[in-house]
Amino acid sequence: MSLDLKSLIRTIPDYPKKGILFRDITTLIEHPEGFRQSVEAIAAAHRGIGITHVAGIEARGFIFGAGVAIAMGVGFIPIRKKGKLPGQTLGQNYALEYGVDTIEIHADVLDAGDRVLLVDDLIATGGTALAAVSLIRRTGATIEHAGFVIDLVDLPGGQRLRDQGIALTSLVEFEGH
Ligand SMILES: O=P(O)(O)OC[C@H]1O[C@H](OP(=O)(O)OP(=O)(O)O)[C@H](O)[C@@H]1O
Ligand SMILES: Nc1ncnc2[nH]cnc12
Repeated sequence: MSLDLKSLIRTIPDYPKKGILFRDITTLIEHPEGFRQSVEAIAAAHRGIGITHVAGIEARGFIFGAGVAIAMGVGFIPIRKKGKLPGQTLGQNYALEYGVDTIEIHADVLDAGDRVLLVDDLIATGGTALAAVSLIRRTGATIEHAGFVIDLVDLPGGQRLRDQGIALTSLVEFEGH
């Protein structure tokens, strides 16, 4: 039976800053069937379209992205915060809903001909996902699809991704920031 995934996500007001409604997925992943259904729903939406790799964004994107990669039978590529990957990297700065950061990908991990699905827990301003799309494209691979558990629909991330030619799948929508 299909669960109400939204009801498994906890909202914590004023974290990490006053005015932010933090959508906490720890309560979703603690629920075995909620976690399984989240991963399977993202995988199911992307079967049969030639995806060769799933890329997940540190840290919460690793939780869902690794599961989606296993469910789809493809490899997993970590996109990590600056300074964590041991090989030669490509890097991209980006603005968060609450801060600034840099993400990196291994420079030699993908080739032209690879078709990547980007997975993260949540899209808000889209800064993180757009930086990840830019990194993936700089490797020479193709990215046309992204899957999120949560879309904060009052923020512009979803539209910014679509403007980049990315088809977006999200499982739960929240209004408000
Ligand atoms: O659409 P945006 O405005 O860019 O925000 C979404 C990003 O913010 C959160 O990650 P965060 O950087 O807080 O890191 P974490 O996963 O390590 O907690 C979330 O997991 C997304 O990656
Ligand atoms: N409101 C929010 N809740 C949880 N994670 C986030 N990442 C960016 N905005 C967020």
